[in-house]
Amino acid sequence: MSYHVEFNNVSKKFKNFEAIKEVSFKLEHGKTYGLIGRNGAGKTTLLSLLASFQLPSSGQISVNGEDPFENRRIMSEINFVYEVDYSNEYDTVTDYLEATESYRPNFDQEYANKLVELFELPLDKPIRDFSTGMQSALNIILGFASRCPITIFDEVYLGMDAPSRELFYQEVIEEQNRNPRILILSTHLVSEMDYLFDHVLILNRGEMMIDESFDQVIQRGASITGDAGVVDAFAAPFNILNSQQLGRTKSVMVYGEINAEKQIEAKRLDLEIGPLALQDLFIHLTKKERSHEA
Ligand SMILES: Nc1ncnc2c1ncn2[C@@H]1O[C@H](COP(=O)(O)OP(=O)(O)OP(=O)(O)O)[C@@H](O)[C@H]1O
Repeated sequence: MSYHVEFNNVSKKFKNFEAIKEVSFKLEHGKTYGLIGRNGAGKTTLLSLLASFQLPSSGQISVNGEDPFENRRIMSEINFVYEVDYSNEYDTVTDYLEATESYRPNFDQEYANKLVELFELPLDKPIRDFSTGMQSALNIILGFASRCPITIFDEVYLGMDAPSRELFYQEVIEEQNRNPRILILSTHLVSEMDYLFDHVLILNRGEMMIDESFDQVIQRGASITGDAGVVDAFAAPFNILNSQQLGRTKSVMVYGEINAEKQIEAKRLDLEIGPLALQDLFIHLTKKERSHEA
């Protein structure tokens, strides 16, 4: 069954502090969403509202047209995967996966076992004795194998080393092909993960700053590469986000549209125009907001 989600003017207040401010957006079946925001932007709060861990202060959340809060059927279809404290978990992986199967209706035990092998988790150790990265891998296995139509990974990959994160990214692509669902990846590892996103949500100080497809987002600017002097002159009218130079070759990341006329000029000047890096846009947009307030 395919799921869709709608947030309509959702706010969340903690005493006098408004962590989420009148946020509206939609999530569609089969898409992988990158939820990006600086520390404290409100990512976990937003996701916990979707997972019905808490109620919004105002606004409406709907999952397939229904309010998910205390709705057992819908809640069993949403899997909010976050860093779990396993310090009292004496079970082994095998026992733990069996227990999970009993309350997740779509749980695929065979797939879970394959992932346990892929991430090389020990079968005989109690989970409390796992390393941080091994516990993160277990969370990821539970997230994938539960096959919930709405799966949320909230920064669960931070404890994993680079080769394990790479396995995770591969699995995101393969599993979205095999069993498409709404998949939300909340992350700070923007440059490493951006290729996984179909759609980008940038949350800044509780407000939804960007809600666009990945392709739309990276059209907001460009990278310009070529001879340093020529690049400097060409990029001068633009807002420069980042620049790198190696010998005479310079590459700058600019914010703003390179129109058809500029594209022709770039070609004539032997400059290479490429897509914007999402990470540079993220840093730029969230920084700019701060300088406005200063
Ligand atoms: N239960 C709570 N009571 C009071 N303030 C809270 C509560 N939960 C979250 N906040 C505040 O809401 C803001 C957003 O927190 P949240 O954890 O959602 O941010 P985040 O984007 O997930 O951050 P990070 O990337 O650092 O994990 C923070 O200022 C935080 O202190």
